[in-house]
Amino acid sequence: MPIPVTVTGVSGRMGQMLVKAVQENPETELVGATDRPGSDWIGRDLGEAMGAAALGLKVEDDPLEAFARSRAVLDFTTPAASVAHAGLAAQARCVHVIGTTGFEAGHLAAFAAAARHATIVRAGNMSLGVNLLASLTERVAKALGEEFDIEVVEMHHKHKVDAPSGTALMLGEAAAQGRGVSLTDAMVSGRDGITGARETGSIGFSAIRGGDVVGEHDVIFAGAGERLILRHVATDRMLFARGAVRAAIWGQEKQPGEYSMADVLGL
Ligand SMILES: NC(=O)C1=CN([C@@H]2O[C@H](COP(=O)(O)OP(=O)(O)OC[C@H]3O[C@@H](n4cnc5c(N)ncnc54)[C@H](OP(=O)(O)O)[C@@H]3O)[C@@H](O)[C@H]2O)C=CC1
Ligand SMILES: O=C(O)C1=N[C@H](C(=O)O)C[C@H](O)C1
Repeated sequence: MPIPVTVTGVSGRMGQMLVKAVQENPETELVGATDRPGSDWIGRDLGEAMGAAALGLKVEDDPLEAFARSRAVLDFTTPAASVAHAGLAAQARCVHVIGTTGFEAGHLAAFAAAARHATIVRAGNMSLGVNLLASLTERVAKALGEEFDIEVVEMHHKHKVDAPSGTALMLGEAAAQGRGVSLTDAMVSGRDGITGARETGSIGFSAIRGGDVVGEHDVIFAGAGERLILRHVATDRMLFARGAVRAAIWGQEKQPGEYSMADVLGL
């Protein structure tokens, strides 16, 4: 029997990819599609709203109703919506796969509370390549030490609302881990004006926005006389959507707790 899945935020860039990824996977079945209350997609047939053939599935604005008939929820929406969904997914005993980024400490505390009763898989990037890049970053940061300055540079499409990207933060965390420091202490982002010289040991972040770039990340290790650059380039959002479906299937047999994509991929 395929796993019944709800996709939240179906009108979004990722929402529409997630719908396709659930439909193409024989182990999953789309049983729920939600969007923001007030969205003009509410009440419409999902297939028609996406500009394709009717699917016989209406877009809803009551997530609990959709979650109640599901065993997994794929959620790439907004921080506030994902926090609200976490409580409801726990209530409905669904595996909650969260791809949303831009969280603050309060949001993360809400996920930790929900994960006492529910299985949550959360990652700022659901691709195999980026998760491998994070583990390489940790290794290189450990090997090179503080005489190499670490800078994370990312570029995304012009509609992205948060910076640094969730992926950049993952990579920064990996670098900090490799160095045995806390990212909160080492992080420097958004340099402007008379900033003073670069502080040894800091981990810098730069965000570029423009056009339709899906997602590009460089981790630069800049030393004296040499630079090592680790790069990931995403060219298709289906990459993230397929990763999320994989996480939903993987999570079915797991105890309540908060897991990452590295857990899913066994990295
Ligand atoms: N982890 C990963 O691998 C990836 C993560 N992301 C992240 O996913 C998130 C979404 O990205 P993207 O698809 O580009 O953004 P979009 O703005 O295109 O999509 C977000 C969708 O969520 C909807 N939404 C807002 N509030 C609610 C609500 N309360 N209930 C249901 N739906 C709601 C929005 O509706 P409306 O527009 O009407 O407000 C919109 O359709 C971002 O945080 C992004 O960084 C993106 C790609 C990969
Ligand atoms: O908003 C996006 O588009 C993306 N967001 C994620 C992030 O913040 O890192 C993942 C991917 O890079 C695309």
